[in-house]
Amino acid sequence: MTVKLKCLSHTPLRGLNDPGAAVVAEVDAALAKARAEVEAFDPELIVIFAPDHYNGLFYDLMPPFVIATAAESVGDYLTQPGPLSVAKDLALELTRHVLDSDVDIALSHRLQVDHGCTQTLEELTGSIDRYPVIPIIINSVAPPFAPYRRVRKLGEAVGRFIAKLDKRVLILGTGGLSHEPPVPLLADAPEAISEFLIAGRNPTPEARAARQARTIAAGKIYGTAESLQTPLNADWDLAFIDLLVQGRLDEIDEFKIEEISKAAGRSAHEVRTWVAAFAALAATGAYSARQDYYRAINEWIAGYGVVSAEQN
Ligand SMILES: O=C(O)/C=C/c1cccc(O)c1O
Ligand SMILES: [Fe+2]
Repeated sequence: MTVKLKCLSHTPLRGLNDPGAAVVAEVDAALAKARAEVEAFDPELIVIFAPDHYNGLFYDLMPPFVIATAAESVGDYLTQPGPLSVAKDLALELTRHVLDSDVDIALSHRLQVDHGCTQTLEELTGSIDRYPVIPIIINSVAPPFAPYRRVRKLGEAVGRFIAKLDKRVLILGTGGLSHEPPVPLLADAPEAISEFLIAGRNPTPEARAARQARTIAAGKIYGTAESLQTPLNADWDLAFIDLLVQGRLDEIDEFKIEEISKAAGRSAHEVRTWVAAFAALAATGAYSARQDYYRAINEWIAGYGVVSAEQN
């Protein structure tokens, strides 16, 4: 087994509400470098930890963690629609292994996934179906959340499974860092919104377009006095990246959900995918990690970071 890791932010506003050309070029360069490294590694399996944003998972049955044996991209924002190349049998084996490790996880034989999963696959591999993949969705957007220590345990269980495979495995985490897009909350939501959050699967093209327009409008004022959303927090982001790079994963067990929401925005919890990814890598042996890129980008509603790691 050889393992590499990449964790990066995603943003559906890429191409829809871009910052200045110099920043776009910087991010393009960071992504091109990451893509070249993935190409050279030529993974035989990708394990991707990703969030969902009320596209595949709703409060009619909201699981803390899900493994998919089959997954279809809904093609939200500018992402590619269609099926992912899910490694079905391995995904099922992994599910058994995680359950045997005392971590409860749901299983889906037909999961819809969104930009939270597919944008990173596209950016790092050129498409959503280039390599066999196991999608693992970690609820990071729809409270209440499982504690961070459970996310670390999930990652460790997945890592012990990967360690037994005779394969080149790329572990991905996607989302974060600090940010708060206008994703509604179920608590105190008006009837129409709560109906969407509970059972809003397969929205009409008009509903999807309206959602996209709302996100673009939020991006246009994000970080200004006009915006009601919690702003980006570069200090929080860089401290979190340092913690991962320095291998201080045990500190994550003390992370407090409400404190993170206040300091870094409600969607900062997408870093749960990074936590699981690093815990998985750490379970395969000692690692070295580096920060490849960071910038707080208001137009994209993203504390935007790229971090890489590999076994020593
Ligand atoms: O779910 C949506 O419609 C928007 C999600 C979003 C917006 C901005 C930054 C992100 O990382 C997002 O996931
Ligand atoms: Fe997201």
